[in-house]
Amino acid sequence: MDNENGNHAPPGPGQTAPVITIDGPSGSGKGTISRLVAERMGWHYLDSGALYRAVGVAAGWGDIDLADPAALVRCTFDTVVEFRDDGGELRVLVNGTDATGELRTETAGAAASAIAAIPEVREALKERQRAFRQAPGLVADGRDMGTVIFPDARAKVFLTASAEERAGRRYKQLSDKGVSVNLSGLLREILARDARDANRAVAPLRPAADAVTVDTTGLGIDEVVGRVLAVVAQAGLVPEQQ
Ligand SMILES: Nc1ncnc2c1ncn2[C@@H]1O[C@H](COP(=O)(O)OP(=O)(O)OP(=O)(O)O)[C@@H](O)[C@H]1O
Ligand SMILES: Nc1ccn([C@H]2C[C@H](O)[C@@H](COP(=O)(O)O)O2)c(=O)n1
Repeated sequence: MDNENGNHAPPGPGQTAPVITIDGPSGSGKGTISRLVAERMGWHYLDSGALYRAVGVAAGWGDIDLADPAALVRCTFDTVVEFRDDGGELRVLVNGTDATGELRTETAGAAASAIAAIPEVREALKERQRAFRQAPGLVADGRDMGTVIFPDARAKVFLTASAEERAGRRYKQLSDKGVSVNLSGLLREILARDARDANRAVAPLRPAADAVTVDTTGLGIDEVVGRVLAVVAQAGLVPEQQ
């Protein structure tokens, strides 16, 4: 199978299991929507951003300079990431330590975004991501799921929303957790992350040529799930729970 980077990947175990990819910028709702779609399908779920965030967190723990690509590549190979289902809640262990909360911080997101621009880091994480492709199927969320990691996915969605709406969602998410935040600061962070993710040389954030773009500005979560499930149905995939 040739992907958009021109690499030739031989078929591996589980590679025939169907995949739905949900890519998009920060705060577009990829994680929320992917989890709900995976639940409806009765399929596995991959939060690919968590892998990049885990490397960012491990680099922080090891005092590794984000401007030292060689050390970051070594850190990527050395970092063990485990996903655990804790009564329906996904927990992420980094080198054996539960880092679920730390992974969701803006510091971890910004570190992940910087690290994700290093081609060798992306290469090192490729097979780890593809290993999630198991029967009965996989819903994968990220930036390059439809373009690079699973170019043969059965259904591809690109979720988007205005930067202002995404900043507003993040504001609410953090305020609900009791974190004191500033809306204009969040908007600046979102715009900076969009620019870094979309302008990097390798696997930039962009819709796959065969992706359906869903603009979620002004849409509620249930409405977005409905639209994504319509794309999934159009691809001939049937949810487990109707
Ligand atoms: N359509 C929607 N309407 C309102 N709020 C939404 C919608 N989709 C997601 N949210 C909320 O927005 C916040 C961010 O969503 P989520 O974490 O799923 O985004 P994301 O794209 O995965 O972000 P990131 O890439 O930074 O991890 C969450 O609090 C979520 O509940
Ligand atoms: N497939 C992916 C997933 C994530 N990244 C990078 C870029 C993001 O800014 C950062 C954090 O991701 P998030 O948890 O916000 O989805 O990780 C990427 O380059 N490719």
